Amino acid sequence: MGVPRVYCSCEVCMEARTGGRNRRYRSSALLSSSEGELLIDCGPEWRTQMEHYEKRKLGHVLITHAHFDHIAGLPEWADACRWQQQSGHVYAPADVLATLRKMFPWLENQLVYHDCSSGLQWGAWQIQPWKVFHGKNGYSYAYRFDKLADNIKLAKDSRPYRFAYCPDAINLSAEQQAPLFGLDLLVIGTNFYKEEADFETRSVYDMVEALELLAHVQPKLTLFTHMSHGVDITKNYNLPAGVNPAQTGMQLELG
Ligand SMILES: Nc1ccn([C@@H]2O[C@H](COP(=O)(O)O)[C@@H](O)[C@H]2O)c(=O)n1
Repeated sequence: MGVPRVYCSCEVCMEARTGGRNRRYRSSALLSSSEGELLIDCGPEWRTQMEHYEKRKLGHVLITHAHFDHIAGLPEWADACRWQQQSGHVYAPADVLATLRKMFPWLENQLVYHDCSSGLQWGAWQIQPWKVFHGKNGYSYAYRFDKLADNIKLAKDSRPYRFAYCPDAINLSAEQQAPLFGLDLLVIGTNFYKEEADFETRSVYDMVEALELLAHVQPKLTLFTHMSHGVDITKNYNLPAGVNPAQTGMQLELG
């Protein structure tokens, strides 16, 4: 979630406006591999971030679900593709693509849609979507990324890298938790440290609930993303070792 929230003058939003440590964009990640770059979600800050990183081109975007904060950058990207006389490629399960068609009927002039319901191979990565409960907002998708074994012999007892990206979920069922086992890295959304609102009104884990999930699925490393003004990054939440809030622009070597 973006911080500061325009309507809000809470301490976290005011710190974001002045000090800036709590200034956050909508969640998104860029996966670089031998196949090229794959952006995961394309929210309203897409252009700001492209400018910030001095990137002029983008070819491929993977979408978790068709909510404003994950797709609002698509029309601007499509426009850039038009001026660069290239096609952009969008990967998402069929129902997400159908919603995009209704929301932005003109985008397929420039973007090619690929249904990845049954998975997608991206360079060394096998990518698999699965449906996750998104509380009052219905459902979203999360993605699991399994690095394919290459010719380099792995050290004894080691195995190829695995991570999952799950920005918008809450109260996952046992079946929905299954792909979260055995991960090297889990990127999971937590709007608040502790959200006091009624459960029926909520849509994303808070950190307290996510920590219970982590104790169960035990990823080696966890990054919290999708943090709204319910998280004050200047505070010490005493998170366990291997659990950290994500930061804008952070980079990780995956395997
Ligand atoms: N049907 C919906 C519901 C929400 N959004 C956007 O998702 C963001 C988070 O919403 P919450 O309801 O969880 O606070 C926010 O940007 C909403 O505008 C949406 O696009 N479609």
